[in-house]
Formats: sequence, C-alpha cells, structure tokens
Amino acid sequence: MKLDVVSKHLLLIFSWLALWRLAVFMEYAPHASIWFPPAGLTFAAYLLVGWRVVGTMFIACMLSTFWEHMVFQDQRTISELLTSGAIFAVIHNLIYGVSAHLLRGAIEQVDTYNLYHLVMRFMITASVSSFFMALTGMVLLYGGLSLASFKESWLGWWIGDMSGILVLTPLFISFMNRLYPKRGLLTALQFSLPATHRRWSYGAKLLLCSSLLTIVVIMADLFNSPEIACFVFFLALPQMWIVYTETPYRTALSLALYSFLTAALVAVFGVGTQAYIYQFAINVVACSAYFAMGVPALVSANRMLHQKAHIDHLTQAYTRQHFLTLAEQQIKQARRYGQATSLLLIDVDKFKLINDKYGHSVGDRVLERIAVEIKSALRESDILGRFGGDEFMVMLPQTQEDDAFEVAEQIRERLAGLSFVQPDLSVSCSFGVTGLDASQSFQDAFEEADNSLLAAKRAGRNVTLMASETPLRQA
Ligand SMILES: Nc1nc2c(ncn2[C@@H]2O[C@H](COP(=O)(O)OP(=O)(O)OP(=O)(O)O)[C@@H](O)[C@H]2O)c(=O)[nH]1
Repeated sequence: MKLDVVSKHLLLIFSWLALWRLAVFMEYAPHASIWFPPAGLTFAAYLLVGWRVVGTMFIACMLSTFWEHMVFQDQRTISELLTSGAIFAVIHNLIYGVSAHLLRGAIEQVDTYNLYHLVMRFMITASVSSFFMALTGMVLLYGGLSLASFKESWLGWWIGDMSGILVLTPLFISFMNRLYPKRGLLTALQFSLPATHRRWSYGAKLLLCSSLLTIVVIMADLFNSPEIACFVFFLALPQMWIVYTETPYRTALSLALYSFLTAALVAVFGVGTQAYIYQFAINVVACSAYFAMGVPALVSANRMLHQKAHIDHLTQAYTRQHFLTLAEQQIKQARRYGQATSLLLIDVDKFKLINDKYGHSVGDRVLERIAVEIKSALRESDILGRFGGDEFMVMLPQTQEDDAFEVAEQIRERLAGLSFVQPDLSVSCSFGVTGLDASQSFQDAFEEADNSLLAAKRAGRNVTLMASETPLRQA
C-alpha cells in the first residue's frame, strides 16, 4: 500500500487510539482489562520502523491520557493531565522502544532454524518489558496508591500489557509490513504444509475454538467456578491444530481473535474474579503456539532438504547417494527371494563437445531431456540415478542381463533418434550392462558395468555391451 509519510503516522496514531479505546471498552472493571492491545502496536511499530515513530507514539500516548480523562471524568487539571500524559508517554516509549530495539536484529535474521530462539527472546523481552512498564507506571503515575491497591493492580497491568504484546505484535507486524516493507523480514515464516493436512476449513477451526471458549466462560460464570475457568488452558490444543495445519499468519490471526473474544466475554459476563485465569491462559496459549510454529517450519525445511538429498535438481533422477541406498535395498530383496537384478550404466558420448559448441545451458537441457527419455522407457519399479556429470545408472529389479540388454538397446536407439531445437544437435550414449548374481555386491556389479561401458566407448560409442561378453580390463 502506498501512503505518504504523514498519512502513515496519522494512521498509526488513529490505530493506537482505537486499540486503546477498545481496551477500555472491554474493561471488566474501571481501569481493569484482560489485555492492553496498544502495547502490541507500539512494540510492532518500534520493531518494524524503529525510533522514527517515537514522536507519533508520544502523541498517541498523550491523547489517550486526555481521552481517558473524558471517559472516566476524573478530577485532574490540564497541567496534571499534561504531566501524567508525558510520564506515561515517556515510560511507554522508552521501555517498549528499547526492548523492541534489542529484539530487532533477531527478527531480521530469523530463519526456520532459529525461530525457537527468536520466540524465546520475544517472550522474555515481552514479559520483562511489560513488568518494568507496570512497575514504573504504578510508581510514577499512581504513586499515591495504598500498598493494598498497588498489590491489587500491578499484576493485572503487567499481564495485560504482556498479552497485548505477545498476542498481537506478530499480527500487527504482518499488517504494518505492507506499509513499511522490510526485505527479508519474516521470510522464514512463509512456509506452508501440504493441503492434505487441511481437512477442515480455517473458518470451521476458528468457530470450534470460539465455541469452546464461549462455553467455558459461560459455564464458569454460571457455576461461579474458577476450576471450570481453568479449562481455557485446554484451548491450547485446538490452537495447536491451527498452528500445525495453517500458515503462521493465520495462527497469529486466530490468537488475536481468541484473545479478543476472551476479553470481550470476560467484560460481557463480568467475570472479573476469574480475570487472572483468562489473562494467564491467553499468554500460555500464545507462547505454546509460537513454540509450536517451529514444528511445521522444521517439517517443511526437512522436506526440502530431504528432496535435495534424494533428487538431483537438474534431471530429477535420484542422487548418487540415494540411488546407492535404494540399490542396496533392492539387492538384499533380490537375494532373499532369489530374483535376478541388472544394472545399466549410461554415459553421454562426447558431451563436452555439446557444452563447448552450444553452451552449458543447452548442455543442461540435453541432460534433462535424456533423463526424461530414459525414465519413460523404464518401469515404475526401475530405479534411475545420476551418477554425476553426464553419467546415469539404472537398477532393473527382476531382470536378467539379456533382458536388461534389450532395455538398454531400446533406450540407446530412442536417445540417438532425439531431435532438439538446434537442428544440427544430436546425442548418443554408450551403455554398460551387467546382471547381478546372488553373491555379488553392488560395488562388484558396478565395476563390471563400468568395464563394459569403457569398452563400449572404445568400440566407437553409441554402443551397448554386456558384462558377460566384455573381456575384463587388465589391471
Ligand atoms: N551442461 C552441463 N555439463 C556438465 C554437467 N556436469 C558435467 N558436465 C560436463 O560434462 C562433460 C563430461 O565430459 P566427459 O565425461 O569427460 O567426456 P565426454 O565429452 O562426455 O566424452 P566421452 O564420455 O569420452 O564420450 C564435462 O565437460 C563436464 O564439464 C552439468 O550438470 N551440466
């Protein structure tokens, strides 16, 4: 979204005040709300934009003090309001600005593997900074409070700010990232799981979570039972389901909705006596969800690595290492059931000349095409691997050497007949074929096939030779 600088700052002030009003609106008692969403916006703004927002956030804090005066109609004079507004603005911006600044570097460098590290730092920073905010706020703004009222209020302030930061910062960052695009930010979180995991729609999952939460709050209120209220901690389970099956953005959104609904229900039902349970639950569920986010991130990274380790990216044949693993398995199985197995080695003839004449990218396309052609001549159970460079290997289960020779010949003829975009480009390949007997290791068979392949090259190329008909190389 393209907005000029002034509009961006005005939007920030407006959003901050709207969130502040929302928090007041959802208070279950005067000055007591389950959470404080503006803290999350301040944190997100400092994380994403840095100290450039200090003036903007300062104005928002000052305005909220005056608005608070109008809402609660307290007895403060203009100068008292200016003083307390300024104190609030200074500590709010100083504490959250410095904390976000300390976390900024970690956010910029986040990737799948250090996500848990970022989550840990985020949780510690959010809890420590909100603790200092509550403490300094209580002392500097409400210094005249009795010890009893102090004790009563500081914990609610602390946990309320903490949940505002923990639950909402990621969501606000993803919203604000559109206004303040930061390259590389949160790219590690742009993974997704296969659609097979998503049997329920996102909306249905949200509906389930909200219904369960509503039932718990109503029941706890009906029976005036903090024990029933404790069931909200179990909502971590459906929330995990969302984490494991939806994108990080959707997780952040569902956490925000869950917290919003909790605060709204507590306000509507006036269950202030159980407020701490709900406050703690919001934080615990959010922290568990963030930690759990690491799991699908790692699963998705693992899948990518697995793919890289097993599949050659150019030809889509198996990599040499994975081919060897599959070949060993095949040999064991053939031994157990007394089955024949054969091995083909295929090497492109004079491939260097193709590279030299047409360039490496044409060479790459040729290798891709050769792999496709070989694959299409094979059965489902045959195993194609790229040995390296312009050399391929094929394991043919339940195939005698003579039959393997026929397969090799079919492939050889097919490859020799290929035509390419470049009219004068043609390829041919040489083949070494061997049948494995029961006592043979893969290495022995490979040596034999390689010997036949070399002999095929010496015989003029575009030739298939069987190991049983190839004289052994002199050492
Ligand atoms: N384009 C491309 N070239 C590759 C790749 N891997 C290896 N090569 C090239 O493939 C060529 C293989 O050449 P050699 O096997 O030594 O010999 P050749 O020219 O094929 O000749 P003969 O095997 O004796 O018929 C080398 O020039 C490598 O640089 C690749 O992934 N892409």
